[in-house]
Amino acid sequence: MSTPARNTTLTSNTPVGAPRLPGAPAPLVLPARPEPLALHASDSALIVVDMQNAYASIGGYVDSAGFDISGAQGTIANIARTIAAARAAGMLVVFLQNGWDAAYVEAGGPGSPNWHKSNALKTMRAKPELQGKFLAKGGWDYELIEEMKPQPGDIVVPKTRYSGFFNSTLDSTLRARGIRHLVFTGIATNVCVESTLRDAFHLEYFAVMLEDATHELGGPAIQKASVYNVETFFGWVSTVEHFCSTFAPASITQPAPAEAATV
Ligand SMILES: NC(=O)N/C=C\C(=O)O
Repeated sequence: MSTPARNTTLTSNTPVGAPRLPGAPAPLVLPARPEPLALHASDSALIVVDMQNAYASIGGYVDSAGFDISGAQGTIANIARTIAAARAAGMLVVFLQNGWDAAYVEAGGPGSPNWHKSNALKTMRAKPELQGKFLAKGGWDYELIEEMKPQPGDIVVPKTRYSGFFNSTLDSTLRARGIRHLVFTGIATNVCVESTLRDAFHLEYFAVMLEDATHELGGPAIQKASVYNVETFFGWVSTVEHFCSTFAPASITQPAPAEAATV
């Protein structure tokens, strides 16, 4: 698939972002496409979408349902680096956690499109021996992965559908803290990340996705399409390197050294 054309006449180098109160300190400028973003750590939140065993671990739901998650490891390392930078900068870190009660009442029955479209529910119906295993609160699949354990000051927002804003406390949690800019990471780029980011746009947040801190379900062409959608219609696109160098000292956010080779 060729890369969709970018309309360069619609881009600019002038930073954009939420309006600031008179006298507010100058914001930091995050390099991004199609424009740089002007923001403060204090009016921004890092949103970590669904970094659960279901989406990022071998043996979890998406792996069991036949999706390729071989690229997830690099994404995990990049998100961990981003989280460290956000915490060092005093930026709120919000973990979204997708799933339902153990009896799957929150998943909806046959009257809900979710019952028909959720590949977790479909896989469990097709393989009854897996019933109860995927995305059920209290189970391993639902848990955030080891590398993404919340720390004091972070917030965890449970959700039951792809968008983190649907039927959740996310919007009120952010508004109560004066948050106007959202930095998106997580899995999957084209499903829960993009769904939440689209809703963020409609709720008047300035949303930026760190493209190398997200991972798609469906292959590289899908990642490209989602990045194009965000950059062109719903928000901005940046990278982990830009985020870390904008918000945190290098010593905190250097990539982990490669493991010593075993000989
Ligand atoms: N977290 C996600 O993007 N989820 C995608 C699919 C699903 O939950 O079935």
